[in-house]
Amino acid sequence: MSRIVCKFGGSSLADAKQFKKVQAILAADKRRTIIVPSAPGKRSPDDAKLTDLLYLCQQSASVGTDFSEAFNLVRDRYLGIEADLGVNGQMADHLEQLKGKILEGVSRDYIASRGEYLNGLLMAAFLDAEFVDPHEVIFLNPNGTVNPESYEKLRARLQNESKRYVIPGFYGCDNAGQIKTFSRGGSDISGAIVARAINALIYENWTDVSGLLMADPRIIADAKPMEEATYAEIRELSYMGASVLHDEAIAPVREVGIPIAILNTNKPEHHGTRIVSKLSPEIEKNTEIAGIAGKKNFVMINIEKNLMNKEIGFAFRLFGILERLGISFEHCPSAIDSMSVILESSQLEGKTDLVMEEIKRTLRPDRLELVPQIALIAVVGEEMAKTIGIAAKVFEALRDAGVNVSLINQGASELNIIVGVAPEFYETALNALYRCFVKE
Ligand SMILES: Nc1ncnc2c1ncn2[C@@H]1O[C@H](COP(=O)(O)OP(=O)(O)O)[C@@H](O)[C@H]1O
Ligand SMILES: N[C@@H](CC(=O)OP(=O)(O)O)C(=O)O
Repeated sequence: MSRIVCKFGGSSLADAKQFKKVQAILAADKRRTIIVPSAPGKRSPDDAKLTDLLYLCQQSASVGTDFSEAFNLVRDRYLGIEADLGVNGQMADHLEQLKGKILEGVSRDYIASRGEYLNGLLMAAFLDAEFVDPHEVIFLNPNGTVNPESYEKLRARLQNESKRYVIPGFYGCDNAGQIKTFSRGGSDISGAIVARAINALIYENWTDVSGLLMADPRIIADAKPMEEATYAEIRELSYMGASVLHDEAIAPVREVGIPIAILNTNKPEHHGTRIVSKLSPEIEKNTEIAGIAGKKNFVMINIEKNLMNKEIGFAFRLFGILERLGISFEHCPSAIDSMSVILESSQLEGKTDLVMEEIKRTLRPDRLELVPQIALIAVVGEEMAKTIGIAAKVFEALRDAGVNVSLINQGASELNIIVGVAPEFYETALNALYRCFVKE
């Protein structure tokens, strides 16, 4: 029997009512035998995610402040779910141990991983499934990528096709045998790794929206759903801010052609979005693009120097500075005598002065400027490369909306056009772009 791997996000597991929806989803298709849960998420927009509370506990403890308020919220949530489900997951004991570990000062990754670990134990008890600890079967390289040995280990551990397994998301084991988490939203990656390991029929990613929408629904309330999209399109969109699926969750399944389905736990009958390598010709599309996504948290460093074009090795030295300081950048548009580097704000945390000083010292620019916040918006679609006039439409729409464009970038793949705008124009620009490509 071909098996289906189901990852359930925090929004799908926020309380016992949500666990029961999961149980019904699994019962509806017997091939759904491998479950990858996240930690409980928000029950309402102003609620807290368990992972955030755990980070808070760890951080407070590390500076010697009281973390009992946050810890009580963690405890209440797990004990509440356990009681409401009527299962015995021995949560009280596990929580006592967790408190001890926080006081002991164990690693940040270890504490954060307990969100998924405890939820996995509860889920396994509720579904009468076998619990598999990712610490024993998912190995992560120092740069956070998966060590391919994990696939063998997982295959062997999950080999019984008639069994139901629960394997928590978000973490694995590093080279030193310690718990290591992925970046935020990383349970999506765990699900993809497990799907790849067992050569799943499909990787189902269950969340709180009926598939990917053509734009962030928090900004475009009536954004249209995407019935089908390619791995490449979704990787671009998720990297640029469509937070439903982690961008690193694409590669493991893409390499072996396992389709991903984004589905809604609260509306399981909806077909959601199917992510594949090639779009099916029979699905009618009434727009040239797949979707639009963006983020506000970028900074831009502008460097100007007369005759920069004659200075061999200028870019090499600039990138050398970034490499030495362990900084990765997103884009690097250039002109004859100027060059800009766009980075995620977090990359510069605590390093801004150092980077600027190093650039001044090593490259001796005529002018050096730091733009502290810039928003990037990507218009994405495989069809764009074949269609004339996409760029014209983008810039006309932004002009008509009165948005000044500070940066333009288009990769050789022509899969996207990226524009940079001042953060105060972000929502207006996203709206204008969406409305110009998607008609009612
Ligand atoms: N293009 C998009 N399509 C759908 N949802 C999006 C998009 N961009 C951002 N989102 C947001 O992503 C949320 C789902 O992702 P996430 O909170 O990580 O879910 P989960 O808890 O299931 O992992 C949605 O509720 C929605 O607000
Ligand atoms: N709980 C982790 C991992 C995760 O993927 O969660 P979610 O599926 O709720 O996005 C986080 O909040 O980052």
